[in-house]
Amino acid sequence: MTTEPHVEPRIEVHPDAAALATAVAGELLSRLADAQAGGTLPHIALTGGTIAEDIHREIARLSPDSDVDWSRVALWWGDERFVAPDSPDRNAGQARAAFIDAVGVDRAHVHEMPSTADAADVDAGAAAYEAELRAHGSGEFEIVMLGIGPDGHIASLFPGFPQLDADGIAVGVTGSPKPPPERVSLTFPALRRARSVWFLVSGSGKAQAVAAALGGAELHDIPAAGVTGREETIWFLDREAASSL
Ligand SMILES: O=C1O[C@H](COP(=O)(O)O)[C@@H](O)[C@H](O)[C@H]1O
Repeated sequence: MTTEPHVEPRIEVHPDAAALATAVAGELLSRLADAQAGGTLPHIALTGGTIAEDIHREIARLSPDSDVDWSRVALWWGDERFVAPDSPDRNAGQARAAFIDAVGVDRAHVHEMPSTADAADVDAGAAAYEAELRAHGSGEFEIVMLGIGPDGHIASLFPGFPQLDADGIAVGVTGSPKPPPERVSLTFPALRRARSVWFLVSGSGKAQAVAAALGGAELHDIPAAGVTGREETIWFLDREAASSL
């Protein structure tokens, strides 16, 4: 019998969303610089969502004072909306506008999930992303960042949906309860391969989901309860998101 290592999560509570965004951006820049100093080209997975956008802007602001060489960072996504490439709903488009274009990441290292221009449907999009990840070591991410929804969803893994039991690397989603309905998501097994998993949560609307996830909810009810990093799991919260703990 194999025993999974149990990684006790660390919880960091910041006064508000702005402080949370500054703290996460600073921590990310320092982790990336450390990994590069150790000879690694770090692969990280980004998330979409409101707090992620604040964090991305803080990365752009703080980056010039960091030692990160952005030509040696690889960017992936935990999930993406399956829409046109220039749709404002694209998580990748938001990240490009907020920091990727500003800091100058090497385009060859920006691994966006397929859009409707790249794949016939969500399943083909998921298969293509899975192949891309396999070509780069199957996604042994240094850090996976995850926003969470008020319903406890992470990436595009929604409560009660069949994708929660998928065992590949990426999976297509249709009928998402949160628009847009068609998406591509990494699976639980893929997310759990990360060395570090960072949950990024702001606002009172997420407080119940945070408390349930940390309180040991079942992952089919609260998907955020289903992911830990191999070496580390950190919940970056603001005071409102932590208010039900
Ligand atoms: O749809 C999504 O929602 C979550 C959370 O977004 P938020 O706006 O409530 O912060 C996000 O993590 C995920 O990447 C995204 O596709």
